[in-house]
Amino acid sequence: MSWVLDLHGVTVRRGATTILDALDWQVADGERWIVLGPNGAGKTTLMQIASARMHPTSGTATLLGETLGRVDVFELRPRIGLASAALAEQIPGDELVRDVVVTAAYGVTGRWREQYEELDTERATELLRAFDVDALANRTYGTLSEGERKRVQIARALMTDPELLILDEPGAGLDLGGREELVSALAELARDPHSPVLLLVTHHVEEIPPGFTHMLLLGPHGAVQAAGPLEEVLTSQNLSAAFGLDLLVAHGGGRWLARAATPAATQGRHQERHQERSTLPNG
Ligand SMILES: Nc1ncnc2c1ncn2[C@@H]1O[C@H](COP(=O)(O)OP(=O)(O)OP(=O)(O)O)[C@@H](O)[C@H]1O
Repeated sequence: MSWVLDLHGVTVRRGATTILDALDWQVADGERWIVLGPNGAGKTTLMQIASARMHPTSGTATLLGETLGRVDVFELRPRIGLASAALAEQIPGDELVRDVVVTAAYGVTGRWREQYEELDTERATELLRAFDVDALANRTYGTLSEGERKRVQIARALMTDPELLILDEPGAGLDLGGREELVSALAELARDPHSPVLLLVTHHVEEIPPGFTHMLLLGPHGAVQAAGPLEEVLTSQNLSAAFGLDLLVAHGGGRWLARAATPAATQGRHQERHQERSTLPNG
């Protein structure tokens, strides 16, 4: 089988810290993956590798048939759409929304060329419409709400018609209405058979859009807790192990919920934090 993503023994070390530890992961065409795990589990680091922005310290990462270290990443990157907080920070606030999307075709932020191909402009308009932000095309990016910005960022990431689309925490900072609008836009994307393979990073099971098929659940230090079909992986037992907390998972109407099994379940976590603080020099 030819994989869209094929990682073997992927390890990332920074100094004495192991961020990802011998991670194996395969993603096939047509799949829609959720990547979930606690703070610091290594999700963003893993997405940096999956989007050809970082090489592993050891192990092999093959993306769209090309192995990192043996390919010109500048040729590979346009085939992979990425929306992340780090990329969003590079978008100038005074850029027109239409230009934020269309400039992705040229791998730049900030309008640098006066004449864009008409086809590119048409595609940008179509994408803005698909994410219900076409009415904002002539506004500057800096004037948009967080929810509107997130949808513009996803439209931008789709501009090059990528084979793989990576969304690193698109729900962060959204209110309930913004989150639900995003979930519904992503559910539509997931349902469309012409959509690229999707990887969606989140901390919250409530943000999993209907139509997502698989989950990679990371525990501390980038260890894989479980990986596979969503309904097999997202169990109370697996989620509790990944977060070190006694959690209950519920599923209904295509959506997911999680909460502490009992009020006492979080006590161990409070105690751990208290101990950490009291061992600090001024704790
Ligand atoms: N360049 C670096 N040098 C040292 N440590 C790093 C470096 N980059 C990341 N880390 C550490 O690696 C760990 C994983 O970071 P990463 O951002 O990938 O996690 P994450 O799962 O995306 O976290 P979050 O959910 O909080 O966004 C963190 O503990 C972070 O501090």
